[in-house]
Amino acid sequence: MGRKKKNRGANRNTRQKGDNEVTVRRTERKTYEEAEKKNETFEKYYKDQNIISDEAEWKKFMEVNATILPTAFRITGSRRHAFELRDLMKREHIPKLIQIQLEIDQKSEPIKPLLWYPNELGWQHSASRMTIKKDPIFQTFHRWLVAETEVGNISRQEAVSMIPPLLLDVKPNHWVLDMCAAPGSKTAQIIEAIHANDAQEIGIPSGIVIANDSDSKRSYMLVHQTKRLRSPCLLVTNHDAQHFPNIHLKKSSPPVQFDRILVDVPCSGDGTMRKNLTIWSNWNIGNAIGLHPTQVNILLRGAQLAKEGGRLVYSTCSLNPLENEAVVAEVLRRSRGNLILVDVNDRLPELRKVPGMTSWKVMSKEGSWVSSLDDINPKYRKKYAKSLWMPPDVEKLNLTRCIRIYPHLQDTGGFFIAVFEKIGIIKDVSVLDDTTSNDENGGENSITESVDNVEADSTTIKYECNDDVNDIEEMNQDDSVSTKRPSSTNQSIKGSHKRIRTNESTTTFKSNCENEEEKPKSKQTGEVFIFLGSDNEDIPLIREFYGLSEDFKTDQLLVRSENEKNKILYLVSDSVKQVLSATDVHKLRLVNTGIKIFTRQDTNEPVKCPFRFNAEGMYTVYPYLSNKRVINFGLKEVRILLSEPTPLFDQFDEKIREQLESFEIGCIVAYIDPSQEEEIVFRRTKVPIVLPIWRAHKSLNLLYRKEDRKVLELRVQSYFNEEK
Ligand SMILES: C[S@@+](CC[C@H](N)C(=O)[O-])C[C@H]1O[C@@H](n2cnc3c(N)ncnc32)[C@H](O)[C@@H]1O
Repeated sequence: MGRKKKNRGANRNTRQKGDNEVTVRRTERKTYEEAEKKNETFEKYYKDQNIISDEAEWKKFMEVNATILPTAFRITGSRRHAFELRDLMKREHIPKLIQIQLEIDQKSEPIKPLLWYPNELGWQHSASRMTIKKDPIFQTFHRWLVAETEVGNISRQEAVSMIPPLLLDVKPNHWVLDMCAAPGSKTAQIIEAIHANDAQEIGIPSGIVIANDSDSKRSYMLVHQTKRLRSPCLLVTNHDAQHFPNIHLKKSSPPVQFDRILVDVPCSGDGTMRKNLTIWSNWNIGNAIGLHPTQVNILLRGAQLAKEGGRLVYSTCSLNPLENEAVVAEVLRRSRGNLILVDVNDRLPELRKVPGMTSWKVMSKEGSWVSSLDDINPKYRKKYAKSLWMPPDVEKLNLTRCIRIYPHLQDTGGFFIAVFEKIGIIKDVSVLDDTTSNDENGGENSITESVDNVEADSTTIKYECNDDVNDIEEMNQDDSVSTKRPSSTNQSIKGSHKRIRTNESTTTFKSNCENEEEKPKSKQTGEVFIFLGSDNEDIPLIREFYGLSEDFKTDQLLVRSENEKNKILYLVSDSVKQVLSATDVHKLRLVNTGIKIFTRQDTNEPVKCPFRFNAEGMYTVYPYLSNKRVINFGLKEVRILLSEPTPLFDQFDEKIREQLESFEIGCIVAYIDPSQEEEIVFRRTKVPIVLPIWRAHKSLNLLYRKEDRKVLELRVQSYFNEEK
């Protein structure tokens, strides 16, 4: 959330182009409406590709493509009060917003739910920046949105980007790999699906989400984005997905195969033109041609890593058949019948889409249509994959099962999705015409380094993400468009191949973050992951003090620092522990895992147990606590807690005060069930609130960050508003 506006106002910008560094002068920042949105090559290319045959529809497509993208967001699904939040928004904000928007901004579409998104949890509005800035009702709504986003209750995400995780159909017991995950919008949705049953079931889901990205800076962004979801089932890694390593949980066991794999590849991103002006000015065919081999290789590696009967979803924010249908066709060919396209037409029935293309052409980088590789100057042939061209058996591949989404269909960005099921073992995808193999997996299930030995021109290829880092950061700013370069314009897929170090006797895993340059400043000390042993002396103390049930698995607690003994205890799920204990874990470049459950509190007061709860892990650990350190609060007490940093016991009613005094100094937990409030008659049941509090000598201290406090304040306030 830290990016400041001043960066975007800079009018000098240094751009890396091949080996030559050139300085380009940026024109004054223009709004999307003001900027010129024309690109003849783009228009000619897609017109000739016949992506839309009807003339009137083509016009509409071009027209909508040149308008600014609406803002979309999701109310996050797994959090227990998602429905409560949705209802509150519908009741308190939506009617006023619609009214105001109609009055001052008739051109824009009023805020509305995305019809195809389940349970009215996805929303979209196209109010202009002016409207949001000037109108007090919009400002209030925007502030609410930002506050809820900061604590992970709302996710800003492009509407089309919400589709792949829905079609991935993730269940709480699934092992899921998200191959190109940063900045993490779709990972967040997957995590929510893993936790979908949390409200009904006690315990940590048995599934796991491994979220990977080859760009180390972006993988830290991914950590930041997903942290808000507080899941012990998440493991973040940093690999080139083309060579994602095999993981053997035991020496003799076969490599882990995943139930679900998301392959949201780097792409040229011309589906993002409605928010990314650089696409209008820079569009060229070279990016798609250059990215195609990487896309094929990543999808193939995904296909190998999937379980038989498992599902893969391939997606791009590009309209280009060379990055879409051509990739799908090549991967189907190489999997030799062991991968099939799934017909998902009956899913999301309200979603307007068109079928995948069954015919396309290839344009050379020089701009002429070329019917085969033979038409390319032999000098440049190595830059073109054979698989760019339509295969002869294209009709048999069911490419119409792919999904294309065009901006004019429902006022979104452009997008492509293909859903696969793996129906047989994919032994060796390097067959047919490729020979080079990748040694990262010791030759096992090898894939080719590049498709058809094509040279990926990594200095010039650019890729885009529809949910880019800046996009998410802009949540806190305004809805202006991005004129930035893609944050990782070049395919930095080589990376440094540092490995984690494993110390088997103590289960210590050195993370890969030793490269000072690659690491954010705050993380410059090498991180380790050390599970607490059964003889750890702090555990019995914690169990006794809080009445922590034996069902809470303390062997899933770990520390991430060798120096500060048991300072912060993180919890991971059983499946994450299995992966961290795998025989070849040293091959994994770990970035992050675990949620904070206990922190050793520095205090001068005499305490029996210095370990306190963290807001991050509070809801996870709460079901395992006895009543020993739990106190029932009403909303009145919550208001006192929020009124100042350290309210005195005296500020509470006598009954509560007596209870507070009866606790020893240390952490306590306040349980609040708003539906039990006597003074307020709610129209709907409310979800309970659980708060970690430090009980000091004479006062209390709510152990919440500023952002969490703000949201709690809004929530409590909304209950009283509802009553009015
Ligand atoms: C389309 S974006 C992913 C967006 C992400 N799935 C989301 O929903 O937030 C593509 C990502 O792929 C990453 N990437 C590029 N080449 C890669 C590779 N060879 N292996 C893994 N990740 C790669 C980029 O760093 C970028 O973060």
